[in-house]
Amino acid sequence: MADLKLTSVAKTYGGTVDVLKDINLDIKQGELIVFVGPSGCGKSTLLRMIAGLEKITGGTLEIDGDVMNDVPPAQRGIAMVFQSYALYPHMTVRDNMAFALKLAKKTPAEIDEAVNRAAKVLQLDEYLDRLPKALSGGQRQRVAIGRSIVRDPKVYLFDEPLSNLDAALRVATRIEIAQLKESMPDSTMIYVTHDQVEAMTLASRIVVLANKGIAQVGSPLELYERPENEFVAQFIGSPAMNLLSGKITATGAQTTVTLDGGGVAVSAVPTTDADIGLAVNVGVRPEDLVETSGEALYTGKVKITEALGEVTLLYFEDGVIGKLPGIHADLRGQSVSLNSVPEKVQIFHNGTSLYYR
Ligand SMILES: Nc1ncnc2c1ncn2[C@@H]1O[C@H](COP(=O)(O)OP(=O)(O)OP(=O)(O)O)[C@@H](O)[C@H]1O
Repeated sequence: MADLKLTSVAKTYGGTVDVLKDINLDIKQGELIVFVGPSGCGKSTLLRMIAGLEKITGGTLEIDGDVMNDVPPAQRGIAMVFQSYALYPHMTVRDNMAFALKLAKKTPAEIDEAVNRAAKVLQLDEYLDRLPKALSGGQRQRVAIGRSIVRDPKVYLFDEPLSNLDAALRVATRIEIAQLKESMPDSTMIYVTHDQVEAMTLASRIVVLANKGIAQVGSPLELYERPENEFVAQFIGSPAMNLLSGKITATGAQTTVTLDGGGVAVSAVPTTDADIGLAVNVGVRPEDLVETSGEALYTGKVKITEALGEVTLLYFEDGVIGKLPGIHADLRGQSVSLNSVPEKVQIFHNGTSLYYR
């Protein structure tokens, strides 16, 4: 199993179109790294460059200290699982899983052992003699994963493996992937997804890609609780973090921001006297706002409510969103005041968190 190191990795298509620039990333053996980012930011391109399916046009990719830039895909010790399972329809599950090993001229005993081991990990034992058409989508995806496990690769790459599954199956297969990772603690995995829940629940670290580079790398909770910049603050979490503009009016261990909308926010992010008067955006997540009759960070009129059962989303006229526990459909059309505890209030200046100065 393997460590990966990307140093100043770049991708330019046709010599002119920059897709990725200066990507620096150290991935340790046993990590499950998730790439997220807006559509078209280069997640799949980066994964495909690691796999060797796309040429690296700048920088270096090392696996266990060996530069891999010009090593063909088959010799990188990598297995890739795609969103379309691409199983051979005329072959049984067993033969699908054995195919690469037969090509690699493994003995029948070795093949049997590897296929049986993978089938056990993926709970596919009872399906080994079926054709793919007699399997559910989730089972097919497990066979696709099984095909990579039998090869015992150094690194597993997953390109949105669950995106073709319906909602319930996605949840079930996501949990299976988490269990699979637990059963193979030394394997290194890189996973591309659009799905926030997959990213938050599976990742040991998330890499947020944006504007051709890395916006932040960190554990799911680091990204959620301490986003380095407004982009990550709004990209991680749903609905997105609210941003309210204002000026710093008191500094110290806690910081007071007088907001342009009239409210006052107190943040646990420390500042100094030099910050008095600084124009900032205060960031607070919808779920961290609570109703108050006292000092408020925000007061506004509720335009729409969405009662989801365990929570109600409040959409205010000026775009602010609140998420209150319980059912509050009666707040529609009402003026509501909201506040938050200082620990949950972020402060950004020119898009960057003051916490990381
Ligand atoms: N062969 C190519 N020539 C030129 N540009 C390309 C080529 N392949 C991809 N691109 C561009 O590279 C960018 C990154 O594409 P990529 O598929 O890696 O994004 P992504 O983040 O995986 O997107 P999505 O989330 O929509 O799947 C896109 O803007 C895309 O248009």
